[in-house]
Amino acid sequence: MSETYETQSSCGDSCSSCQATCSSRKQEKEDFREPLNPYSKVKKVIGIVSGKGGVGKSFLTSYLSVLINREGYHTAILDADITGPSIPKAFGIHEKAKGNELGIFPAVSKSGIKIMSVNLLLETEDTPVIWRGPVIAGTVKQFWSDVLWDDVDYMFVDMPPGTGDVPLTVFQSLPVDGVIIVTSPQELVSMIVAKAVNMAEAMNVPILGIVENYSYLECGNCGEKISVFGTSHVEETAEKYKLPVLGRIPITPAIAEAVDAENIEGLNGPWLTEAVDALKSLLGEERQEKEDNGFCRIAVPTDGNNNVFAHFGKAAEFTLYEFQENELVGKTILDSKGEGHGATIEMMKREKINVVICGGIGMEAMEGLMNSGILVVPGAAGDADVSVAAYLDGGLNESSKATCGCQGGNSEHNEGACNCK
Ligand SMILES: Nc1ncnc2c1ncn2[C@@H]1O[C@H](COP(=O)(O)OP(=O)(O)OP(=O)(O)O)[C@@H](O)[C@H]1O
Repeated sequence: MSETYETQSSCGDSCSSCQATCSSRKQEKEDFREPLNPYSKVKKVIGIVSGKGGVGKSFLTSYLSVLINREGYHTAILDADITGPSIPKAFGIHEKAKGNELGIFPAVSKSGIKIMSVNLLLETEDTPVIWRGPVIAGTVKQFWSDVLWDDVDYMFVDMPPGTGDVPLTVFQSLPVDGVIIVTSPQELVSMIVAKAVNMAEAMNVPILGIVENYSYLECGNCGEKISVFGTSHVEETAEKYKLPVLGRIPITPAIAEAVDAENIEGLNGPWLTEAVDALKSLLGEERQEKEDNGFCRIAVPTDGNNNVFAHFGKAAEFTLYEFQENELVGKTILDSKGEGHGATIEMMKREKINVVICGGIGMEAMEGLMNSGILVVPGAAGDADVSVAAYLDGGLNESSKATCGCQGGNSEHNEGACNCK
């Protein structure tokens, strides 16, 4: 793909066929973007950048992903900080990436965040990456093109630090929808933010705002805020570039502890609400549009052969049907691992399911789903496609009867609360 832009044009639109190099020629601006893997769909790509290293960019990338994932969006992290990959460890991921002839599978965190990092490809995590710029940039491009990301609402890219050749190539290779600049409260901040702003502007990428990390230290006894790195200049800097401040993160042991314990998904801090709102608004309109267009997601526990599996909480897979205005627009398999109804309900919430059509289901699971706003239609059996079609035709109703054939009172259906006949 290529885009044209004009420099002092005076000869109309005839440059595409003309070979002359006159000064009024419309120039071809090269597009260096890599194609996304054909089996992937990524809606928004958010770059987390810093004018210099050591400001907690990787932490911000990880934690923002956790917060957006908690909002129910499909979230992924592309760790483009190839020489300092610290994202997998914060999530407790130590496995090696696997793949097939279609591409490489990302690792999946406990809460469902998809992650690709060079650490998943190295023989050991302490192997140093001593590659030159072009190899590093090539690796990032492969993370975009060769990884089977599947369906992602927000992909966060932990950009290489600084404003040199490597971050520049990464910017050129990926369709970045917006960047968040992370900084710390030193005197230098204005100059460092200026570099990041200039780079984003040169790349024509919108800047969503600035987050200040290591903003202050809060005294555990009296609550006083101590400015460890001197007075913050973030407000003035933000004002200068007409950017919003999207959060100020204190120095707190809770962060270091969560990262060291490889449990960033367990961290709870109130520091980034503005950043989350700014990110949500990027997809807000699209999501609203979908709801207005009668978008509906139906999940059915299946047995691997497209038949309804009899026990909701024990199903190893669910078939997800996506409808728009009663038209089937997608059918995929969700891996639920049969880990019990608690984990399955969490998955249904994460996948934003509107209706569950199933065979047998316990009362507790039924209540859990209904309390999450998910309609439950038990009593289905046989071919899943037929059950879904019957439901849409009004032939399968919300019912208290189910036909899983179990006798009730087993471990899945607590104390006889089972709805099964
Ligand atoms: N606000 C904070 N309070 C306490 N610890 C923090 C804070 N921010 C980051 N840390 C910790 O500092 C360490 C380094 O953070 P991180 O890996 O994000 O940044 P970095 O490698 O120094 O910088 P960059 O990613 O910009 O190169 C991590 O262990 C992280 O948990």
